[in-house]
Amino acid sequence: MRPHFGTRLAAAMEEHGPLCVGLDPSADLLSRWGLPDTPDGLRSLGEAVLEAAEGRCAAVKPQSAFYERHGAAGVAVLEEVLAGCRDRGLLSVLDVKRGDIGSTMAGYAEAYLAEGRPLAADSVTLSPYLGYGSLRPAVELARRGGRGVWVLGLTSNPEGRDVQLVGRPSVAARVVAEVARDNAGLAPFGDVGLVVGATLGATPGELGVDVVAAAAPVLAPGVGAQGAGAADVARTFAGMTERVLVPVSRDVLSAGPDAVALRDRVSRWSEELREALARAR
Ligand SMILES: O=c1ccn([C@@H]2O[C@H](COP(=O)(O)O)[C@@H](O)[C@H]2O)c(=O)[nH]1
Repeated sequence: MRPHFGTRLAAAMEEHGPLCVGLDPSADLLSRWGLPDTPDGLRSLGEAVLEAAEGRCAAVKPQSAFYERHGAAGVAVLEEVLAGCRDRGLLSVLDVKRGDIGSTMAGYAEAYLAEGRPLAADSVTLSPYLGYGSLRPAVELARRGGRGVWVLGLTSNPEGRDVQLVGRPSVAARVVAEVARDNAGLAPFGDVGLVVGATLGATPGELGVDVVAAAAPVLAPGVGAQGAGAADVARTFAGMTERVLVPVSRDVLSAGPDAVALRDRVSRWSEELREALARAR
């Protein structure tokens, strides 16, 4: 039986640092790499990125949208990417942001979190806007299999605040309180993570959202192309930096297709983030 996801993630970050390489093979990126915008193009890019990521970061986050563009053939490549992560000892964060009524959520949970399913990942992103309770089938299935979920809390895009910071306590604060209940008693942190952008310009606490108390690992997008840097991550998550996993996609991928340049970019972000977060402890 696998240990719970928080333990697995903590071990991966201890060994490889907080970087999570993002895999967002957009048409634009494939063209910059001189690759066709086809399933074969997705496959070549994915193999090169996994090669560069292996042993240099804790996790890889494929963005499902860019694979789904190609229908069944694109999704088949996504399955290969997830298998490649398993083979190379990289934790996978499948970014699909699923959320639905409980009965349908059970179907999504089986697709992404059940042992042996072609799209099974180590962890998956979920949207709580049908109510946090509707995510229960995914939280439970993930937990039984040593996998994790990442629930949208305070997203990195500026529009997110119009929904997430409404009310007192805010929508985000209520979601985080539910996550805290699910993570109670789990150490070093829980298996229900939170997505909190590195672009907030404030700590979550300053926005009235107590992420520290939720014992949740934090997936902190917004670094690189969206404008945040390692110092922003350290400032935003001061006091909980040991649980922050930082996905960087476009900025890493823009270093390719040259394999050495790609590896160097992964190593540079890895060191920069590791040092900045260690300083903020
Ligand atoms: O709040 C969120 C949640 C998810 N994302 C996703 O992360 C990557 C970011 O890509 P970059 O190139 O590193 O900006 C992308 O897949 C988003 O869908 C996010 O940006 N913000």
